[in-house]
Parts: sequence; structure tokens; C-alpha cells
Amino acid sequence: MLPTTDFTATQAYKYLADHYINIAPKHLKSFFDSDAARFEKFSQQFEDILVDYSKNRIDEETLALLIQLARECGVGEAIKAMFAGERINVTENRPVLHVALRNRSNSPILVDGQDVMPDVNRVLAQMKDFSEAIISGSWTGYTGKAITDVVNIGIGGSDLGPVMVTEALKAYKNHLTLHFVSNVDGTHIAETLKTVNPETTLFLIASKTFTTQETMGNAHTARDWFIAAGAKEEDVAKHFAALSTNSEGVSKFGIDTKNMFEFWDWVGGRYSLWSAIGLSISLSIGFDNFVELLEGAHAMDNHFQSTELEENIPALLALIGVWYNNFFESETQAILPYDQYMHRFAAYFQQGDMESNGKYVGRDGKPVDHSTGPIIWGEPGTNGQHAFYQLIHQGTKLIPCDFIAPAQSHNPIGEHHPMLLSNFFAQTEALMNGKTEEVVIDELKKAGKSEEEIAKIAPFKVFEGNRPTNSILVKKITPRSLGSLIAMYEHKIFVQGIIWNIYSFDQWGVELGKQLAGKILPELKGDEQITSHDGSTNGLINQYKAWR
Ligand SMILES: O=P(O)(O)OC[C@H]1O[C@@H](O)[C@H](O)[C@@H](O)[C@@H]1O
Repeated sequence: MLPTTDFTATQAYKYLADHYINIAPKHLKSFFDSDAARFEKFSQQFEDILVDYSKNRIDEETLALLIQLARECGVGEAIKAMFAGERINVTENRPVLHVALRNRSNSPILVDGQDVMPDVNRVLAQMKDFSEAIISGSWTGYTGKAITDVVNIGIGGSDLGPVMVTEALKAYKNHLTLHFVSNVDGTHIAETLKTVNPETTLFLIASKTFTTQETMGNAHTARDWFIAAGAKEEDVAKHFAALSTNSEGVSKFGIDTKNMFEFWDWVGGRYSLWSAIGLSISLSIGFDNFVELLEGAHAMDNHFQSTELEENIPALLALIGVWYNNFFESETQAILPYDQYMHRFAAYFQQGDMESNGKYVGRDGKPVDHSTGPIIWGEPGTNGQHAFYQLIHQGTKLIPCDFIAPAQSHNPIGEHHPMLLSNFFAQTEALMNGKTEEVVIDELKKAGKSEEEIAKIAPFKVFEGNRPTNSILVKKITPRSLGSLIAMYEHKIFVQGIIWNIYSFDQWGVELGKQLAGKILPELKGDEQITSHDGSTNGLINQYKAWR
């Protein structure tokens, strides 16, 4: 079971609080000035991924204390408990075993004495056969034509992972066109259906619970559209498949359970892209590439499981995050991929991180007395540079940033990639070093400005720097390296949840809004005035009724 250590009561926390007083006034630049080997000391390479965390406001003592903190909080024991299939998702009484989905070593993982690997392998084999049949065209639609378009209907974890990965690995994509419908806003499904042909479209209804309002609404609309186009009930089997844990719900919807790709309640929605939920990935890039993605994640799992904390990449990233979150009191964490294909990576980890660690109740059932999960955000470079980097460079908030870039581009056109990478390198350097007043004045003098002009403008051109970043340089974004990267962030989130003494694998916080929407929906039907809510909610509903 997981420990319930109050992390602010640990010895290491107290040491870190004192140590922070020494580190806070130091400029990041000075750490490099005083240690020629800093890059070697504060970077780790895992396969084709180099993680450089040397541009952080840490020294060797900081890391040693953070590692002591991890030990006092039982991170090592927690890792063992997760991989052993213990029910560490206590509030839902479930194990947390997305690692089993990519357990390529096939070593047994027991849940209640039962090895889960035969089931995992069975569904993988089913995904392989299905993907091959669809891709090769041997699976045909109701008029005998091969499938050309795949529409994944799902939301949250049943959407974001497949979207992010199929986009990130677009360079590996085959002839199938992928579409993703998530929003219950009718516009999403309507605009998608305009672009596809019922005879050649496969719908994947992706929902762990098969009860999610948005997904069920979109799935029914897709089915009605399919039938209205001239297909018969019995044709549904050729065009609809379900990715779910709920076989009863799937049959009720009218999908033959032969077309159901199963997963299990020990797979969290936001950790499910490795499961049957990844079928759209396998269809888009082929099953062999999907397996490569799993292999990459498995390699990172092995690293995470067997490497001492001092060299454990997910743990180190987690600890550095805790340092900023709880000692520097930074509120957010930016994820900035310098890779256009990875344009949904930050959005994916908004769910991954914020749904996991956005909690104020500790594992002891009491409100915590410290800050927990950060606000995750980001956009691909260089777009972000021309939008929000101003605040990162000169704003009043400390924003730790992860910069991610591939050394090799899938589209090495002219000078584009060196241009992109020059920005990747320049930004972290600029954020660290800043620009002193002296340099600014010198530049202005050289530009022929008068003393008076210089005095007026110089303060605005100074950058204080000292802004921390991690740089994650990947040789190339391949299915394998992407798998490792995703797993790296998943485990980082896990370690932080353990340290913050919260449960990272439930999501009760999304329930209240759903419940209230369920109550409000029938109230929207008639024309009568609504008075059952507070003044604001009543006023808004009644105005909606007047205007619709
Ligand atoms: O896959 P399902 O059951 O339709 O759920 C979709 C999403 O539903 C949300 O309510 C949950 O917060 C997410 O974690 C989940 O991924």
C-alpha cells in the first residue's frame, strides 16, 4: 500500500526550506561559472533521448535533498506497489497497470492472483488482425468497398492520447484518413460527417465506461447518419467497433461484442492510449509501429523501475518540479515541443497531469497544507515565441519550461530544421542568461542612440534571466522514442503524486459538473421559467430559453 507521509513534515522538506534561502538569490548563470562539468553532472541520456536539467536553479545539494525527500515519502516502495499490481488507486479500489499494457517482457503481473498478461496479449492480437484487415482492404464495408476513413468518437482519455500520438507520428501514417470527434457540440460530429462517405467509413466508439454523455451522443448521431444514408441494421457490424471495458453497454448500443476491443478497469482513462483505446493509432501507423510505441514505453518503465533515484529520469524531473512548485511557489509548468507534429503534446498532458494531480485532499483524507499539481500549458515552438514567451522572459511569474526537440526532422526541407533548432537552443540560453543593463547600453550606443534615448529605453530591454528550463533533445521522433517520452512524463506525474501525498489515479473532481448538467438538461426542455438554482444560474437558463 502507499505510504501517507505528510511531505511538509519530513526532515528533507525542512532542510530544503533552509536550503532554498541559499539558492533563491543565486543566478543560474553563476552555477555554470563555478562548475565546468555542470552539464555532464546534470544531464542523463536514455537511448536516443538526452535530458538536460542543468539549466535549473539547483546544485548538487538540492538534488541530494530532493532525493532524500523522495525516499522519505516512499517513492521507491510506491513504484514497486504500482508494478506489482497493488490496488494503489484506493478511492476506486483498483490497481494501476497501464505498465502491463506495454509489458513486452511478458513477465506475469498478478491482479488477485491472476496473471493479466494473457488478456493483454489476446486483445493485442485482435487489434493486429483487425488493423491488418482494415489497412489491407480485405475488410470491406456494406457495399463491398475498402475502408478509407476512420472516425474515433471518444473524449478525454479516449480521445486525447490517440489524437496526440497519431499527430505526433503522422510521418508514419498510411493511406487511411483519421478523424476524431470528442465535443458534444453538434458542430464537431456534423463537420466530420460532411467529409466522410458511409460506405467507406469505420467508426470507433472509444469509451472506457461506455456511458459518457458526449461520446454516447456522438455515437448515436453517427449511427443514425449511417442508417439514414441507406445502410441496414446488420451493416452496423462492418462499420462500428467499440473500445471499452463495458461489454453490456456495448451490446445495448447495438455493436456486436465480436467488434469490441476490451480493456480493464485497472487502466485509467488518461493512461489508456496503450490499450484498445490505441486502435486508431494502430490503424493509422500500422500495428508494428504501435508495438514500437509500446516497446519504447516499456523501456522507460524498466528504467523507471530499476534505476536509482539519482539517475532516474522521471523521478529527477518530478523532484525538480516539486522544487519549483513547493519552494519557489511557481504555479504553472510549460511544455514546449519544437516539433509541429507534437502540437497536441501539451494538451495531452494537461489531462495527464492536471486530472491526476489536481487534488487538495491528501491520502489520509484530510486537506493538504501544500500546493499540488501545477497548471500545464504550452504550444509548439516557434509559434509560442511570437505569442506568450514575452511573459516567460520578462513577466513577474516564474514559469519552469520543458523544451523538447528532435535532432532529425521528418521533413528536412532547406534550412528549416536548423532554423527551428537555433530557436530551441537560443530560448533556453536567453531564459537562463538574460541580458544585463551593461550589454543593453552597449548595444544602444553602437546603434548610435543618444545618452537621453538610452536612459529612457534601456530598462525595458534588460532581461534578468535566471529562468529555469529542461531541454529534452530526441534524436528523432519515432514510435519508440515517443513511447518513451510519454511514459517518462507519466512516471514523473506518478512520483509527484506520491510526494504530494495525493491519489493520482482517480478524478472525482469531474463528477459534480456532470451531475448538475444531468439535472439541468430536462429543465431546458419546456418554456417555463426556472427558479430552482441560484439567481445567476436561473437568469442564464431563462435568457437561453428566451433566445433559443
Ligand atoms: O472513456 P470514457 O469512460 O468515455 O471517459 C472519458 C473521460 O471522461 C471524463 O469524465 C474523465 O474525467 C476522463 O478521465 C475520461 O478519460
